[in-house]
Amino acid sequence: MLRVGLTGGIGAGKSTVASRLEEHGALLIDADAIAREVVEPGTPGLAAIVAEFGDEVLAEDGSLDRPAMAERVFNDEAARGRLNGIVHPLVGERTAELLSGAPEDAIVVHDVPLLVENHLAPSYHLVLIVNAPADVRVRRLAESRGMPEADARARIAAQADEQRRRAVADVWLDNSGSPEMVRTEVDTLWSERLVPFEANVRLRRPAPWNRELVEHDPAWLDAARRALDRIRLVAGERVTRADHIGATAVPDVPARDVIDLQLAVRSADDVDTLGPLLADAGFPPAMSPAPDAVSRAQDVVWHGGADPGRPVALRVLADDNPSARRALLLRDWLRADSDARAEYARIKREHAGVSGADHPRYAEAKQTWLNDVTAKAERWAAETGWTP
Ligand SMILES: CC(C)(COP(=O)(O)OP(=O)(O)OC[C@H]1O[C@@H](n2cnc3c(N)ncnc32)[C@H](O)[C@@H]1O)[C@@H](O)C(=O)NCCC(=O)NCCS
Ligand SMILES: Nc1ncnc2c1ncn2[C@@H]1O[C@H](COP(=O)(O)OP(=O)(O)OP(=O)(O)O)[C@@H](O)[C@H]1O
Repeated sequence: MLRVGLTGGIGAGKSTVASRLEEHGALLIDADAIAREVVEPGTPGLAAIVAEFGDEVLAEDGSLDRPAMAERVFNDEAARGRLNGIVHPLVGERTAELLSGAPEDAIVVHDVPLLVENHLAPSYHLVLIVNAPADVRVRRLAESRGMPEADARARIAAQADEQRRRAVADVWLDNSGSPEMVRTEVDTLWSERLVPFEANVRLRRPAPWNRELVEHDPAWLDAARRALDRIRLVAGERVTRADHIGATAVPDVPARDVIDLQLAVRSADDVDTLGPLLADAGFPPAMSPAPDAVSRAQDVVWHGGADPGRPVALRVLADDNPSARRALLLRDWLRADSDARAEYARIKREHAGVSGADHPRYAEAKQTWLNDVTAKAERWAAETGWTP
């Protein structure tokens, strides 16, 4: 099962995107719909709300008076917290029930308005954000639902801002244009990314690694952070540390578009136990990515990434493996020393130009250089008091 988290601010176009994904065959779980279901007349949810807020939040027919409740909570953070405290756990339980009944090969799209606010991003294989500027959203909500501008703005103020959404977005869908435009983007996302991603997770096979050397992309740091958040969630208390390592972690240096990650855990047993859990989270077992010394290091287990849109190479090892410290030392020394970075970049370009970045000769040249500079990096560590 592939779990896709779909979110965006009020009126951004989540329902528009969700219904297109459903047309393609996704199984939709709609948090707003569940939030209504768990407070229907006769439910313990509605009883809890009445106990907390009093009878005045009930309509004449005994159902929740939603406009009255909205008036109450969207201008009062404490009251909103109390309502969320009642409704969100009930929504969570019902969601877990629906997820457990989903077929093994389902692509589940979970439409959750408060995904960012409730820190849920790392629990999905992929987070999809739909966005449109606030003024556009306010206008659309007024036109389509007759929502007064002040009400729309109060809800926008109660939600995460664009920067927080960007930080967790694996895919950012701009819905400031026509509905047709965003639907076309969804079509491509479905066929080129979600369908193969689901198959890779189910069959426990990594997406292919890219071969060519490309210039440093600052987006690598964000992609690494998102992957590490997922890995930490899976590893739980077994994790000693989880890091972005390798060439993509160093500015100015060209690299293959594959994010190198390192997960250090308490013991060799933990490395084995984590294998299937990492695979379920979208990091299936993989071959060592290149025939170099780092890849060949003793007692390292390799995983890849199942997402065709984001190749990764994840090494999992016990925290007392000397190779863990070395990867961090080389990364931090290169980050600190611009001359060393320039030299490293030159070696990589020269050899990739001759043999291609997937050629053993390239890996060997790169590795020889890294071996040669280890003594320098160690001196730097001693002088600066560096510790991993
Ligand atoms: C306050 C309530 C009764 C207002 O009902 P109403 O029918 O007007 O709105 P509806 O539930 O359809 O929500 C519409 C949109 O409002 C926004 N919104 C709703 N609740 C919240 C909240 N607690 N915080 C921020 N935004 C919210 C979301 O963008 C949502 O998509 C209702 O929204 C509610 O019970 N909210 C608390 C539960 C919740 O957080 N639901 C959101 C997803 S779990
Ligand atoms: N690209 C677009 N151009 C014009 N109108 C749009 C576009 N996308 C969505 N809309 C309209 O804007 C309104 C809000 O869109 P939609 O319901 O998909 O947003 P939402 O994020 O699901 O909203 P909510 O947060 O309330 O659940 C709807 O009436 C929809 O038809």
